[in-house]
Amino acid sequence: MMYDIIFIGSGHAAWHGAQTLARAGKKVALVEANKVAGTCTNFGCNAKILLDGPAEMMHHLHHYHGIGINDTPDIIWPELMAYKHQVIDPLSDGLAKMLSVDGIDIIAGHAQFIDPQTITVGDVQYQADQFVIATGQRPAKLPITGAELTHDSTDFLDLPEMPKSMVFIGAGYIAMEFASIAHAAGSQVTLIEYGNRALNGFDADYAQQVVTDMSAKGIQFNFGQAVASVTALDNGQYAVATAQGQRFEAEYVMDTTGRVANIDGLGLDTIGVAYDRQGVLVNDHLQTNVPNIYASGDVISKLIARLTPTATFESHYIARVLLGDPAPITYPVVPTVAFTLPRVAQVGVTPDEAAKRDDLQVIEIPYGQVMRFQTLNDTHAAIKIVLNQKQQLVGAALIGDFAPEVINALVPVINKHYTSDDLKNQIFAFPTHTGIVLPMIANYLA
Ligand SMILES: Cc1cc2nc3c(=O)[nH]c(=O)nc-3n(C[C@H](O)[C@H](O)[C@H](O)COP(=O)(O)OP(=O)(O)OC[C@H]3O[C@@H](n4cnc5c(N)ncnc54)[C@H](O)[C@@H]3O)c2cc1C
Ligand SMILES: NC(=O)c1ccc[n+]([C@@H]2O[C@H](COP(=O)([O-])OP(=O)(O)OC[C@H]3O[C@@H](n4cnc5c(N)ncnc54)[C@H](O)[C@@H]3O)[C@@H](O)[C@H]2O)c1
Repeated sequence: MMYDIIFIGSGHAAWHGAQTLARAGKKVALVEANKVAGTCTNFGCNAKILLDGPAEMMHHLHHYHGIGINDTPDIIWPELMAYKHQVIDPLSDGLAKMLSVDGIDIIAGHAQFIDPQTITVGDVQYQADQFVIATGQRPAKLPITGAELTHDSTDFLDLPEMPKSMVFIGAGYIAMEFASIAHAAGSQVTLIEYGNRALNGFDADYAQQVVTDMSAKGIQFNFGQAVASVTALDNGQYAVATAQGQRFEAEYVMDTTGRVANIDGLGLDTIGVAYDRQGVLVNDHLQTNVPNIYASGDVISKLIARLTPTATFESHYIARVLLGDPAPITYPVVPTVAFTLPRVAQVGVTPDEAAKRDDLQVIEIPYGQVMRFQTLNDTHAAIKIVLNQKQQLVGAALIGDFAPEVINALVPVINKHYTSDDLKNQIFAFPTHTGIVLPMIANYLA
Protein backbone atom coordinates (compact mmCIF):
# COMPACT_ATOMS: atom_id res chain seq x y z
CA MET A 1 0.00 0.00 0.00
CA MET A 2 1.38 3.44 -0.97
CA TYR A 3 0.74 6.62 1.05
CA ASP A 4 1.89 10.23 0.88
CA ILE A 5 2.61 10.29 4.63
CA ILE A 6 2.67 7.62 7.33
CA PHE A 7 2.79 8.61 10.99
CA ILE A 8 4.22 5.94 13.31
CA GLY A 9 2.24 6.37 16.53
CA SER A 10 -1.20 7.88 17.03
CA GLY A 11 -0.77 10.23 20.02
CA HIS A 12 -0.98 14.01 20.01
CA ALA A 13 2.35 14.15 18.15
CA ALA A 14 0.69 12.39 15.24
CA TRP A 15 -3.05 12.76 14.82
CA HIS A 16 -3.41 16.57 14.72
CA GLY A 17 -0.99 16.84 11.81
CA ALA A 18 -2.44 13.74 10.14
CA GLN A 19 -5.87 15.35 10.15
CA THR A 20 -4.59 18.60 8.60
CA LEU A 21 -2.72 16.69 5.90
CA ALA A 22 -5.67 14.43 5.08
CA ARG A 23 -7.98 17.44 4.85
CA ALA A 24 -5.46 19.00 2.44
CA GLY A 25 -5.88 15.98 0.15
CA LYS A 26 -2.91 13.85 1.19
CA LYS A 27 -3.22 10.07 1.58
CA VAL A 28 -2.35 9.49 5.22
CA ALA A 29 -2.03 6.50 7.57
CA LEU A 30 -1.25 6.13 11.28
CA VAL A 31 0.39 2.97 12.62
CA GLU A 32 -0.37 2.19 16.26
CA ALA A 33 1.02 -0.73 18.26
CA ASN A 34 -1.20 -0.15 21.31
CA LYS A 35 -4.35 1.95 21.79
CA VAL A 36 -5.21 4.66 19.25
CA ALA A 37 -4.70 8.18 20.72
CA GLY A 38 -1.53 7.34 22.65
CA THR A 39 -0.32 7.98 26.19
CA CYS A 40 -2.02 11.23 27.20
CA THR A 41 -5.52 10.07 26.30
CA ASN A 42 -5.30 6.45 27.42
CA PHE A 43 -2.57 6.20 30.05
CA GLY A 44 -1.60 9.74 31.09
CA CYS A 45 -3.08 13.20 31.50
CA ASN A 46 -6.78 12.44 31.05
CA ALA A 47 -7.03 9.41 33.33
CA LYS A 48 -4.79 11.09 35.89
CA ILE A 49 -6.79 14.31 36.11
CA LEU A 50 -10.02 12.31 36.40
CA LEU A 51 -8.66 10.26 39.32
CA ASP A 52 -7.22 13.44 40.86
CA GLY A 53 -10.66 15.15 40.88
CA PRO A 54 -11.92 14.00 44.30
CA ALA A 55 -8.40 14.35 45.79
CA GLU A 56 -8.35 17.97 44.61
CA MET A 57 -11.81 18.58 46.17
CA MET A 58 -10.63 17.09 49.47
CA HIS A 59 -7.56 19.29 49.36
CA HIS A 60 -9.79 22.36 48.92
CA LEU A 61 -12.00 21.24 51.81
CA HIS A 62 -8.87 20.77 53.93
CA HIS A 63 -8.31 24.55 53.72
CA TYR A 64 -11.51 24.99 55.75
CA HIS A 65 -10.44 22.72 58.63
CA GLY A 66 -10.96 24.76 61.76
CA ILE A 67 -12.82 27.52 59.91
CA GLY A 68 -16.02 25.79 58.98
CA ILE A 69 -15.41 22.13 58.13
CA ASN A 70 -14.40 19.31 60.51
CA ASP A 71 -14.02 16.32 58.32
CA THR A 72 -13.47 15.35 54.73
CA PRO A 73 -15.24 12.53 52.86
CA ASP A 74 -13.58 9.26 51.81
CA ILE A 75 -12.72 8.34 48.24
CA ILE A 76 -14.39 5.09 47.15
CA TRP A 77 -11.63 4.05 44.77
CA PRO A 78 -13.39 1.14 42.96
CA GLU A 79 -16.32 3.47 42.11
CA LEU A 80 -13.93 6.18 40.95
CA MET A 81 -12.03 3.62 38.84
CA ALA A 82 -15.30 2.44 37.28
CA TYR A 83 -16.04 6.06 36.35
CA LYS A 84 -12.53 6.37 34.88
CA HIS A 85 -13.23 3.37 32.63
CA GLN A 86 -16.60 4.82 31.64
CA VAL A 87 -15.05 8.16 30.60
CA ILE A 88 -11.59 7.20 29.29
CA ASP A 89 -12.10 3.79 27.65
CA PRO A 90 -14.28 5.03 24.75
CA LEU A 91 -11.89 7.86 23.80
CA SER A 92 -9.57 5.67 21.72
CA ASP A 93 -12.33 4.30 19.46
CA GLY A 94 -13.86 7.76 19.30
CA LEU A 95 -10.66 9.24 17.88
CA ALA A 96 -10.23 6.33 15.44
CA LYS A 97 -13.75 6.95 14.09
CA MET A 98 -13.12 10.71 13.86
CA LEU A 99 -9.90 10.14 11.87
CA SER A 100 -11.57 7.65 9.54
CA VAL A 101 -14.10 10.35 8.60
CA ASP A 102 -11.13 12.27 7.16
CA GLY A 103 -10.06 9.17 5.20
CA ILE A 104 -7.06 8.39 7.43
CA ASP A 105 -6.17 4.67 7.57
CA ILE A 106 -5.25 3.23 10.96
CA ILE A 107 -2.89 0.28 10.78
CA ALA A 108 -2.72 -1.81 13.97
CA GLY A 109 0.70 -3.20 14.91
CA HIS A 110 4.37 -2.41 15.47
CA ALA A 111 6.06 -0.53 12.62
CA GLN A 112 9.62 -1.24 11.54
CA PHE A 113 11.57 0.44 8.74
CA ILE A 114 13.16 -1.80 6.13
CA ASP A 115 14.21 1.12 3.92
CA PRO A 116 13.52 4.90 4.06
CA GLN A 117 10.32 4.48 1.98
CA THR A 118 9.06 1.21 3.47
CA ILE A 119 7.89 -0.14 6.81
CA THR A 120 6.59 -3.54 7.79
CA VAL A 121 3.72 -4.02 10.20
CA GLY A 122 3.44 -7.74 10.88
CA ASP A 123 3.83 -9.39 7.47
CA VAL A 124 2.55 -6.45 5.45
CA GLN A 125 4.71 -3.78 3.81
CA TYR A 126 3.56 -0.16 3.52
CA GLN A 127 5.27 2.55 1.53
CA ALA A 128 5.16 6.32 1.85
CA ASP A 129 6.95 9.36 0.43
CA GLN A 130 7.35 10.73 3.94
CA PHE A 131 7.26 9.30 7.45
CA VAL A 132 6.80 10.92 10.85
CA ILE A 133 8.21 9.02 13.84
CA ALA A 134 5.82 9.86 16.69
CA THR A 135 6.34 6.84 18.93
CA GLY A 136 6.56 8.67 22.27
CA GLN A 137 8.14 7.30 25.43
CA ARG A 138 7.49 4.44 27.85
CA PRO A 139 8.14 4.17 31.60
CA ALA A 140 11.77 3.50 32.53
CA LYS A 141 12.63 0.40 34.59
CA LEU A 142 15.46 0.68 37.09
CA PRO A 143 18.19 -1.88 36.38
CA ILE A 144 17.92 -3.37 39.89
CA THR A 145 17.18 -6.73 41.50
CA GLY A 146 13.40 -7.07 41.73
CA ALA A 147 12.63 -4.52 38.98
CA GLU A 148 9.92 -6.91 37.74
CA LEU A 149 8.09 -6.47 41.07
CA THR A 150 7.60 -2.74 40.50
CA HIS A 151 4.65 -1.06 38.77
CA ASP A 152 4.40 1.92 36.43
CA SER A 153 2.03 4.81 35.77
CA THR A 154 -0.16 2.72 33.44
CA ASP A 155 -0.67 0.10 36.19
CA PHE A 156 -1.53 2.81 38.74
CA LEU A 157 -4.14 4.39 36.47
CA ASP A 158 -5.90 0.99 36.28
CA LEU A 159 -5.67 -0.07 39.97
CA PRO A 160 -8.93 -1.91 40.86
CA GLU A 161 -8.31 -1.32 44.61
CA MET A 162 -6.10 1.28 46.27
CA PRO A 163 -3.26 -0.56 48.08
CA LYS A 164 -2.97 0.11 51.83
CA SER A 165 0.62 1.25 51.44
CA MET A 166 2.76 2.38 48.52
CA VAL A 167 6.38 3.26 47.88
CA PHE A 168 7.17 5.59 44.99
CA ILE A 169 10.73 5.45 43.71
CA GLY A 170 11.57 9.02 42.65
CA ALA A 171 9.95 12.38 43.46
CA GLY A 172 9.43 13.74 39.93
CA TYR A 173 6.18 14.68 38.18
CA ILE A 174 4.55 11.26 38.24
CA ALA A 175 5.58 10.25 41.77
CA MET A 176 4.44 13.56 43.27
CA GLU A 177 1.12 13.68 41.39
CA PHE A 178 0.24 10.04 42.00
CA ALA A 179 1.40 10.16 45.65
CA SER A 180 -1.08 12.99 46.23
CA ILE A 181 -3.91 10.90 44.70
CA ALA A 182 -2.93 7.68 46.53
CA HIS A 183 -2.71 9.46 49.88
CA ALA A 184 -6.11 11.11 49.42
CA ALA A 185 -7.53 7.67 48.56
CA GLY A 186 -6.30 6.30 51.91
CA SER A 187 -2.93 4.73 51.09
CA GLN A 188 0.07 5.19 53.36
CA VAL A 189 2.60 6.77 50.99
CA THR A 190 6.40 6.88 51.06
CA LEU A 191 8.64 8.51 48.44
CA ILE A 192 12.30 7.60 48.03
CA GLU A 193 14.25 10.09 45.90
CA TYR A 194 17.86 9.89 44.83
CA GLY A 195 18.32 13.67 44.60
CA ASN A 196 18.01 16.21 47.39
CA ARG A 197 14.73 17.76 46.24
CA ALA A 198 11.40 16.98 44.61
CA LEU A 199 9.99 18.23 41.28
CA ASN A 200 13.30 19.02 39.68
CA GLY A 201 12.87 21.84 37.17
CA PHE A 202 10.19 23.65 39.19
CA ASP A 203 10.99 26.55 41.50
CA ALA A 204 12.98 25.14 44.43
CA ASP A 205 11.09 27.13 47.12
CA TYR A 206 7.71 26.15 45.77
CA ALA A 207 8.70 22.50 45.32
CA GLN A 208 9.85 22.53 48.96
CA GLN A 209 6.51 24.05 50.01
CA VAL A 210 4.69 21.20 48.23
CA VAL A 211 6.88 18.68 50.09
CA THR A 212 6.15 20.47 53.39
CA ASP A 213 2.39 20.45 52.74
CA MET A 214 2.37 16.80 51.62
CA SER A 215 4.49 15.84 54.66
CA ALA A 216 2.03 17.65 56.96
CA LYS A 217 -0.72 15.43 55.55
CA GLY A 218 1.33 12.31 56.43
CA ILE A 219 3.24 11.49 53.22
CA GLN A 220 6.81 10.42 54.00
CA PHE A 221 9.77 11.74 52.01
CA ASN A 222 13.27 10.28 51.94
CA PHE A 223 15.85 12.23 49.93
CA GLY A 224 19.41 11.25 49.03
CA GLN A 225 18.44 7.56 48.81
CA ALA A 226 19.03 5.47 45.66
CA VAL A 227 16.80 2.40 45.50
CA ALA A 228 18.99 -0.67 44.95
CA SER A 229 16.60 -3.63 45.24
CA VAL A 230 12.99 -4.72 45.68
CA THR A 231 12.21 -8.08 47.32
CA ALA A 232 8.91 -9.95 47.78
CA LEU A 233 8.24 -10.87 51.44
CA ASP A 234 6.24 -13.82 52.81
CA ASN A 235 3.56 -11.48 54.20
CA GLY A 236 2.63 -10.25 50.71
CA GLN A 237 4.51 -6.98 51.18
CA TYR A 238 7.62 -5.80 49.32
CA ALA A 239 10.88 -4.62 50.87
CA VAL A 240 12.59 -1.71 49.13
CA ALA A 241 16.27 -1.32 50.03
CA THR A 242 18.48 1.66 49.22
CA ALA A 243 22.20 1.82 48.50
CA GLN A 244 22.49 4.01 51.61
CA GLY A 245 21.23 1.15 53.84
CA GLN A 246 17.61 2.12 54.45
CA ARG A 247 14.72 -0.34 54.10
CA PHE A 248 11.02 0.34 53.51
CA GLU A 249 8.03 -2.01 53.28
CA ALA A 250 4.85 -1.54 51.29
CA GLU A 251 2.07 -3.45 49.55
CA TYR A 252 2.81 -1.83 46.17
CA VAL A 253 5.97 -0.35 44.69
CA MET A 254 5.94 2.21 41.86
CA ASP A 255 9.00 2.78 39.66
CA THR A 256 8.53 6.47 38.77
CA THR A 257 12.10 7.22 37.76
CA GLY A 258 11.48 8.70 34.31
CA ARG A 259 10.56 7.72 30.77
CA VAL A 260 12.57 6.49 27.77
CA ALA A 261 12.08 6.96 24.02
CA ASN A 262 10.25 4.24 22.07
CA ILE A 263 12.88 3.67 19.40
CA ASP A 264 13.65 -0.03 19.94
CA GLY A 265 12.66 -2.32 17.09
CA LEU A 266 11.88 0.61 14.76
CA GLY A 267 14.75 -0.29 12.42
CA LEU A 268 16.43 3.12 12.81
CA ASP A 269 19.90 1.58 12.47
CA THR A 270 18.85 -0.24 9.28
CA ILE A 271 17.99 3.03 7.55
CA GLY A 272 20.59 5.19 9.33
CA VAL A 273 18.30 7.56 11.32
CA ALA A 274 20.45 9.20 14.00
CA TYR A 275 19.37 9.11 17.65
CA ASP A 276 20.89 9.45 21.11
CA ARG A 277 19.85 8.30 24.59
CA GLN A 278 17.09 10.94 24.74
CA GLY A 279 15.49 10.03 21.41
CA VAL A 280 15.53 10.81 17.67
CA LEU A 281 17.78 13.69 16.55
CA VAL A 282 16.11 16.36 14.39
CA ASN A 283 16.99 19.70 12.81
CA ASP A 284 15.01 22.95 13.14
CA HIS A 285 12.39 21.53 10.75
CA LEU A 286 11.91 18.43 12.93
CA GLN A 287 13.54 16.49 10.09
CA THR A 288 15.90 13.61 10.82
CA ASN A 289 19.19 13.09 8.97
CA VAL A 290 17.21 10.90 6.51
CA PRO A 291 15.44 13.68 4.55
CA ASN A 292 11.99 12.09 4.07
CA ILE A 293 11.70 11.10 7.75
CA TYR A 294 10.54 13.54 10.46
CA ALA A 295 9.99 13.13 14.20
CA SER A 296 7.38 14.66 16.49
CA GLY A 297 6.56 14.70 20.21
CA ASP A 298 8.10 12.90 23.15
CA VAL A 299 10.32 10.67 20.97
CA ILE A 300 12.45 13.65 19.88
CA SER A 301 15.74 14.25 21.68
CA LYS A 302 14.94 17.80 22.80
CA LEU A 303 15.31 20.42 25.50
CA ILE A 304 11.72 21.63 25.13
CA ALA A 305 9.35 20.04 27.70
CA ARG A 306 7.85 16.68 26.74
CA LEU A 307 4.20 17.52 27.19
CA THR A 308 0.94 17.11 25.32
CA PRO A 309 0.79 20.74 24.16
CA THR A 310 4.35 20.59 22.79
CA ALA A 311 3.60 17.29 20.98
CA THR A 312 0.46 18.88 19.51
CA PHE A 313 2.38 22.00 18.46
CA GLU A 314 5.04 19.86 16.73
CA SER A 315 2.38 17.79 14.96
CA HIS A 316 0.72 20.94 13.57
CA TYR A 317 4.15 22.31 12.59
CA ILE A 318 5.10 19.14 10.65
CA ALA A 319 1.81 19.29 8.73
CA ARG A 320 2.69 22.85 7.67
CA VAL A 321 6.21 21.80 6.59
CA LEU A 322 4.87 18.86 4.58
CA LEU A 323 2.41 21.21 2.88
CA GLY A 324 5.31 23.40 1.76
CA ASP A 325 5.92 26.02 4.49
CA PRO A 326 9.72 26.45 4.66
CA ALA A 327 9.87 28.25 8.08
CA PRO A 328 11.91 26.60 10.86
CA ILE A 329 10.09 25.75 14.08
CA THR A 330 10.01 28.44 16.76
CA TYR A 331 8.41 27.57 20.06
CA PRO A 332 6.46 30.13 22.08
CA VAL A 333 6.92 29.91 25.87
CA VAL A 334 5.76 26.57 27.26
CA PRO A 335 3.75 26.50 30.51
CA THR A 336 4.22 23.40 32.66
CA VAL A 337 2.14 22.29 35.63
CA ALA A 338 2.69 19.62 38.26
CA PHE A 339 -0.80 18.57 39.39
CA THR A 340 0.29 18.04 42.97
CA LEU A 341 -1.73 19.26 45.96
CA PRO A 342 -1.00 22.16 46.07
CA ARG A 343 -0.28 22.66 42.37
CA VAL A 344 2.93 24.23 41.05
CA ALA A 345 3.39 25.79 37.63
CA GLN A 346 6.03 27.52 35.56
CA VAL A 347 6.38 29.40 32.29
CA GLY A 348 9.24 31.14 30.49
CA VAL A 349 12.44 32.09 32.31
CA THR A 350 12.55 30.48 35.77
CA PRO A 351 13.32 32.54 38.89
CA ASP A 352 16.39 30.32 39.42
CA GLU A 353 17.74 31.18 35.93
CA ALA A 354 16.88 34.87 36.44
CA ALA A 355 18.80 34.97 39.72
CA LYS A 356 21.99 34.17 37.75
CA ARG A 357 21.48 37.09 35.32
CA ASP A 358 22.00 40.84 35.91
CA ASP A 359 19.46 41.86 33.26
CA LEU A 360 16.47 40.16 34.89
CA GLN A 361 14.70 40.76 38.20
CA VAL A 362 12.43 38.51 40.23
CA ILE A 363 9.51 39.84 42.28
CA GLU A 364 7.43 37.62 44.55
CA ILE A 365 3.74 38.38 45.13
CA PRO A 366 2.28 36.23 47.94
CA TYR A 367 -1.30 36.69 46.73
CA GLY A 368 -2.70 33.86 48.86
CA GLN A 369 -2.07 35.92 51.98
CA VAL A 370 -3.24 39.24 50.58
CA MET A 371 -6.47 37.77 49.29
CA ARG A 372 -6.73 34.81 51.61
CA PHE A 373 -10.52 34.80 52.07
CA GLN A 374 -11.36 35.31 48.43
CA THR A 375 -8.88 32.63 47.49
CA LEU A 376 -10.31 29.75 49.53
CA ASN A 377 -7.80 30.13 52.38
CA ASP A 378 -5.05 28.96 50.04
CA THR A 379 -2.56 30.87 52.20
CA HIS A 380 0.66 29.72 50.50
CA ALA A 381 -0.56 30.74 47.03
CA ALA A 382 2.16 32.90 45.51
CA ILE A 383 3.75 33.92 42.26
CA LYS A 384 7.33 34.86 41.39
CA ILE A 385 7.41 37.01 38.26
CA VAL A 386 10.52 37.51 36.14
CA LEU A 387 10.88 40.89 34.39
CA ASN A 388 13.42 42.02 31.80
CA GLN A 389 14.99 45.49 31.65
CA LYS A 390 12.04 46.80 29.61
CA GLN A 391 9.80 45.70 32.51
CA GLN A 392 8.15 43.06 30.35
CA LEU A 393 7.10 39.74 31.82
CA VAL A 394 9.45 36.97 30.61
CA GLY A 395 8.67 34.22 33.09
CA ALA A 396 6.77 33.17 36.18
CA ALA A 397 6.56 30.42 38.77
CA LEU A 398 3.45 29.74 40.83
CA ILE A 399 2.26 27.69 43.74
CA GLY A 400 -1.39 27.37 44.73
CA ASP A 401 -4.57 25.53 43.95
CA PHE A 402 -5.40 27.62 40.91
CA ALA A 403 -1.86 27.85 39.52
CA PRO A 404 -2.80 25.81 36.39
CA GLU A 405 -5.40 28.39 35.36
CA VAL A 406 -3.36 31.46 36.32
CA ILE A 407 -0.30 30.25 34.39
CA ASN A 408 -2.34 30.05 31.16
CA ALA A 409 -3.45 33.66 31.62
CA LEU A 410 0.23 34.69 31.73
CA VAL A 411 1.10 33.02 28.40
CA PRO A 412 -0.19 35.89 26.19
CA VAL A 413 1.26 38.47 28.61
CA ILE A 414 4.69 36.99 27.85
CA ASN A 415 4.24 36.09 24.17
CA LYS A 416 2.64 39.43 23.24
CA HIS A 417 4.85 41.58 25.53
CA TYR A 418 1.83 43.13 27.26
CA THR A 419 2.33 46.52 28.91
CA SER A 420 0.71 47.61 32.14
CA ASP A 421 -1.95 49.47 30.10
CA ASP A 422 -2.65 46.40 27.96
CA LEU A 423 -3.79 44.69 31.17
CA LYS A 424 -5.36 47.68 32.91
CA ASN A 425 -7.47 48.54 29.86
CA GLN A 426 -9.21 45.19 30.07
CA ILE A 427 -11.92 44.11 32.52
CA PHE A 428 -11.55 40.74 34.24
CA ALA A 429 -14.22 38.96 36.30
CA PHE A 430 -13.84 39.34 40.07
CA PRO A 431 -13.27 37.67 42.49
CA THR A 432 -11.35 35.14 40.42
CA HIS A 433 -7.73 34.08 40.66
CA THR A 434 -6.77 35.48 37.28
CA GLY A 435 -8.85 38.59 38.04
CA ILE A 436 -6.74 39.13 41.17
CA VAL A 437 -3.31 38.15 39.86
CA LEU A 438 -3.33 39.91 36.46
CA PRO A 439 -4.00 43.42 37.88
CA MET A 440 -1.29 42.80 40.51
CA ILE A 441 1.20 41.93 37.77
CA ALA A 442 0.13 45.00 35.78
CA ASN A 443 1.56 47.16 38.58
CA TYR A 444 5.08 45.90 37.78
CA LEU A 445 4.97 46.15 33.97
CA ALA A 446 6.13 49.17 31.97
C1 LIG B 1 1.22 9.40 33.80
C2 LIG B 1 1.45 10.55 32.85
C3 LIG B 1 0.82 11.76 33.08
C4 LIG B 1 1.03 12.82 32.21
N1 LIG B 1 0.40 14.00 32.48
C5 LIG B 1 0.57 15.04 31.64
C6 LIG B 1 -0.12 16.26 31.86
O1 LIG B 1 -0.85 16.42 32.84
N2 LIG B 1 0.06 17.27 30.97
C7 LIG B 1 0.86 17.13 29.88
O2 LIG B 1 0.97 18.09 29.09
N3 LIG B 1 1.55 15.98 29.64
C8 LIG B 1 1.41 14.94 30.49
N4 LIG B 1 2.06 13.76 30.25
C9 LIG B 1 2.94 13.68 29.06
C10 LIG B 1 2.10 13.40 27.78
O3 LIG B 1 1.32 12.25 27.96
C11 LIG B 1 3.06 13.21 26.59
O4 LIG B 1 3.89 14.34 26.47
C12 LIG B 1 2.29 13.01 25.28
O5 LIG B 1 1.43 11.90 25.37
C13 LIG B 1 3.27 12.82 24.13
O6 LIG B 1 2.58 12.51 22.94
P1 LIG B 1 3.29 11.66 21.78
O7 LIG B 1 2.27 11.55 20.70
O8 LIG B 1 4.63 12.20 21.51
O9 LIG B 1 3.53 10.21 22.40
P2 LIG B 1 2.48 9.11 22.89
O10 LIG B 1 1.20 9.70 23.32
O11 LIG B 1 3.22 8.26 23.88
O12 LIG B 1 2.16 8.28 21.55
C14 LIG B 1 3.10 7.41 20.96
C15 LIG B 1 2.36 6.20 20.43
O13 LIG B 1 3.25 5.47 19.58
C16 LIG B 1 2.97 4.09 19.73
N5 LIG B 1 4.15 3.35 19.26
C17 LIG B 1 5.38 3.29 19.85
N6 LIG B 1 6.23 2.56 19.07
C18 LIG B 1 5.51 2.16 17.99
C19 LIG B 1 5.84 1.41 16.83
N7 LIG B 1 7.07 0.94 16.59
N8 LIG B 1 4.84 1.17 15.92
C20 LIG B 1 3.60 1.66 16.12
N9 LIG B 1 3.25 2.40 17.19
C21 LIG B 1 4.19 2.65 18.11
C22 LIG B 1 2.69 3.95 21.21
O14 LIG B 1 1.93 2.77 21.47
C23 LIG B 1 1.92 5.24 21.53
O15 LIG B 1 0.52 5.04 21.46
C24 LIG B 1 1.87 12.67 31.09
C25 LIG B 1 2.51 11.44 30.85
C26 LIG B 1 2.29 10.39 31.72
C27 LIG B 1 2.96 9.08 31.45
N1 LIG C 1 1.89 17.29 34.70
C1 LIG C 1 2.61 16.91 33.66
O1 LIG C 1 2.77 17.65 32.72
C2 LIG C 1 3.24 15.55 33.66
C3 LIG C 1 2.85 14.61 34.60
C4 LIG C 1 3.45 13.37 34.58
C5 LIG C 1 4.43 13.07 33.65
N2 LIG C 1 4.80 14.01 32.75
C6 LIG C 1 5.88 13.66 31.77
O2 LIG C 1 6.46 12.41 32.11
C7 LIG C 1 7.88 12.57 32.34
C8 LIG C 1 8.39 11.54 33.31
O3 LIG C 1 7.96 11.76 34.64
P1 LIG C 1 8.65 10.97 35.85
O4 LIG C 1 8.05 11.49 37.09
O5 LIG C 1 8.64 9.50 35.63
O6 LIG C 1 10.19 11.36 35.71
P2 LIG C 1 11.02 12.58 36.31
O7 LIG C 1 12.26 12.60 35.50
O8 LIG C 1 10.19 13.80 36.45
O9 LIG C 1 11.40 12.10 37.81
C9 LIG C 1 12.13 10.91 38.10
C10 LIG C 1 12.78 11.04 39.47
O10 LIG C 1 13.30 9.76 39.85
C11 LIG C 1 14.54 9.95 40.54
N3 LIG C 1 15.33 8.70 40.52
C12 LIG C 1 15.97 8.15 39.44
N4 LIG C 1 16.58 6.97 39.81
C13 LIG C 1 16.31 6.77 41.14
C14 LIG C 1 16.65 5.76 42.10
N5 LIG C 1 17.39 4.67 41.78
N6 LIG C 1 16.20 5.86 43.37
C15 LIG C 1 15.46 6.96 43.72
N7 LIG C 1 15.13 7.96 42.87
C16 LIG C 1 15.52 7.87 41.58
C17 LIG C 1 15.18 11.12 39.80
O11 LIG C 1 16.15 11.75 40.61
C18 LIG C 1 13.95 12.03 39.51
O12 LIG C 1 13.73 12.99 40.53
C19 LIG C 1 8.01 14.03 32.76
O13 LIG C 1 9.29 14.53 32.58
C20 LIG C 1 6.99 14.69 31.83
O14 LIG C 1 7.55 14.83 30.55
C21 LIG C 1 4.23 15.25 32.73
